[in-house]
Order: sequence, then C-alpha cells, then structure tokens
Amino acid sequence: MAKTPTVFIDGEAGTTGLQIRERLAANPHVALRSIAADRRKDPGARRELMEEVDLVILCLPDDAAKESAELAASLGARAPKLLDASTAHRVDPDWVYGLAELTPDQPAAIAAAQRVSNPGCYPTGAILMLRPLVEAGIMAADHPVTVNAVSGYTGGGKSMVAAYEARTAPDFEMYGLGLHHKHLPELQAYSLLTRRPIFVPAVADYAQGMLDAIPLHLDTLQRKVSPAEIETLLRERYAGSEYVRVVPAEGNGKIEPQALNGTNALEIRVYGDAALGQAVLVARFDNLGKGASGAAVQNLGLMLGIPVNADLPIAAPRAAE
Ligand SMILES: NC(=O)C1=CN([C@@H]2O[C@H](COP(=O)(O)OP(=O)(O)OC[C@H]3O[C@@H](n4cnc5c(N)ncnc54)[C@H](OP(=O)(O)O)[C@@H]3O)[C@@H](O)[C@H]2O)C=CC1
Ligand SMILES: CC(=O)N[C@@H](CCC(=O)OP(=O)(O)O)C(=O)O
Repeated sequence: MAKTPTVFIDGEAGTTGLQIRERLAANPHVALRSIAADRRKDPGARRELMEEVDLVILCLPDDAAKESAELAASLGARAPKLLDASTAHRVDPDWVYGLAELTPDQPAAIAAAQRVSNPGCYPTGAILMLRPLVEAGIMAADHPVTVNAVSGYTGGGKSMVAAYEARTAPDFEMYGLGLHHKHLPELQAYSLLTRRPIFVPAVADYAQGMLDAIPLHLDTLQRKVSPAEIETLLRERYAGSEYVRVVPAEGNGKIEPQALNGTNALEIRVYGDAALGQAVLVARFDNLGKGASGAAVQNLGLMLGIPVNADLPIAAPRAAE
C-alpha cells in the first residue's frame, strides 16, 4: 500500500492554520505532523520537520512565509511541496497560483507544481467574475474596473479577531482607501486587466463571510451584452465546477455575506437592469473557506492526489436572505 502523505502546517495555531487542521483532521488519506508549541518559531525545528514531510502549508505572515520558503529551498532535492497561504508569492512566476477554477488547465498545473500560492480572499471572487468577461472579449483589458467588498473580521487574523472580541474595533469600516491594498497585484494579473482596478474593501462586526461586488455600466463594455448574457456566459464557464456556481439573482436586490460559511462554495449572481444598461456582479463565499482554508485543502488534494473534504466537517451555513 502507498505511504500516507505527511503534511506540516507551519502556523497551525493561527486563524487559517486552525481551519485547515480542522478540515484535515479526520482525513485518513493524510497524516498531520506538528511541531512542539514552544519551538514553532524556531527555524531549525521547522527545517527539521520540513525534511520529513511531503508537503508544508505556510499559514504565516508574509515575512515568515518567505523565511519558511527559503528554509524549504535550502533542503534542495529533499524539499517538500509548498502551499503558501500568505500574499508573499502570489504573482511570483516561480509559483503556481492556486485558484483551481482560473482556467480549465489550472487543476493540472496545481497538481504538477512544487510550489503553489493560495489566492487572497477578496481576489478569489473578483477574478472568477472578471476573467471570463475579459477572455470572451466582452470587457476590454483596460476597462476601468471597481471592486467593492466586505469581509468578516476573521479576515484580519488573530489581532483583528482580538480587537473585535474586545469591542475596540468599529462596527463597520472601509479601508484600503490609499488604493494600495496588498491584493491588487494578483487581482489585476489574474483577471488579465492592463489597467489597475480600484478596490474598496470594508470590514464589519461579524466573524466570517465575504461579498465582492463589481458594478458595470454595460455601455462602457467592449462588446454590448445584457445582464442575462453575462449570467449565461458565467454559468457556462463554471458548469460542472464542484465549488463555483452561478445562481439567479433573487432576494429583492439584497444579499448577506454569511450563508456559505463553513463551506468551500462560491456563488456568483448577476444583478442588473437591461433597460438601464447597468449590472452588479456579486460573489459570495466564506473568507475562511474558499477565501483561505477551504481553497488550501482543495489545493492540497490536487497536489497530493488524494480525496479531501474542503468544507468544514460540520458546515453550519446560516439561513440566507
Ligand atoms: N484570515 C484570513 O481570512 C486569511 C489569511 N490569509 C493569510 O494567511 C496567513 C496567516 O493568516 P492568519 O491565519 O489570518 O494569521 P494569524 O495571525 O491568525 O496567524 C498567524 C500564525 O503564524 C504564527 N507565526 C507568526 N510568525 C511566525 C514565525 N516567524 N514562525 C512561525 N509561526 C509564526 C503566529 O503565531 P502567534 O500565535 O505567536 O502569533 C500565528 O499562529 C497570512 O499571510 C494571511 O495574510 C490568507 C487568506 C485569508
Ligand atoms: C478584513 C481584513 O483585514 N482582511 C485582510 C485580507 C485577508 C486575506 O485574505 O489575506 P491574504 O492576503 O493573506 O489572503 C486585509 O484586507 O488585509
């Protein structure tokens, strides 16, 4: 019988690491290896464990993730496969972008890669809505795109969770208004846009769940289409996808962000009015699911060639609208 692949989650006590652990704990096809808590930041101990395992998931701040990638590289031919949840390597040409639904070829590229970078939460939804429009020639590559988004506070990791739990953070806050949010490079690159999008994220007083919204004046598109035609294009693009689905835009023009929490699912809706020539594309997903740990487990399954459950074992989706 083939040996069960071994995995080390570097940063397993963090927000993303814990959720990956929870998704993998009951999986008989993978064996998790841990480091003693008091040695978890010791480069020597991390390097030793890296040498023993088949795959390392980096759930660390960017600088620590770069350090870990260097530790792994120093092992040469004994280096494990790497899956990085941080922002550090997402537009690095030596790493494969771990968004399996990016193109029909992307799952095979992820499966064959030695180093995969897990996408940022906000770009995940936005890229999946924008790229098919650019590829189809509906949206020009230099279209002036705006992405508005809202996240639950777990998106900010342990320090933001602590601030919200201590009630010292605002109930709602827009940010990124300096226009240099760290997700912009990957959002632009993998949407195939030549013009830098404007990205306006917000965070609110709820734990998890995300919405990405892209408003469109349809007469400014390269090819004139109705909201229904955009919906059809996206539906055909993701037909057969296990996790991404295009659903009718019902709900009186309202949508809340938490309905998919605990799952690796992502829903796309096209709101619009053909007579007005306007549309708003909306993606809903769990920032800790398809936006982070669910996507990481999906990628791990591809990289190790094993069956995985990318949802939490007991997903508890909230009632929707
Ligand atoms: N939260 C989210 O929704 C998403 C997060 N990410 C990314 O994933 C990565 C982890 O984020 P998140 O889980 O939210 O962050 P957290 O702050 O919740 O967790 C980070 C973990 O890394 C540990 N750590 C920090 N420095 C080191 C080091 N030098 N060596 C070993 N361990 C270290 C921390 O230890 P300690 O407990 O001592 O602080 C902590 O346990 C980040 O790069 C983040 O940007 C990606 C997608 C979504
Ligand atoms: C609410 C909040 O602060 N969210 C984080 C993004 C979380 C995330 O996805 O971080 P990665 O880039 O590592 O993927 C932020 O905007 O910086």
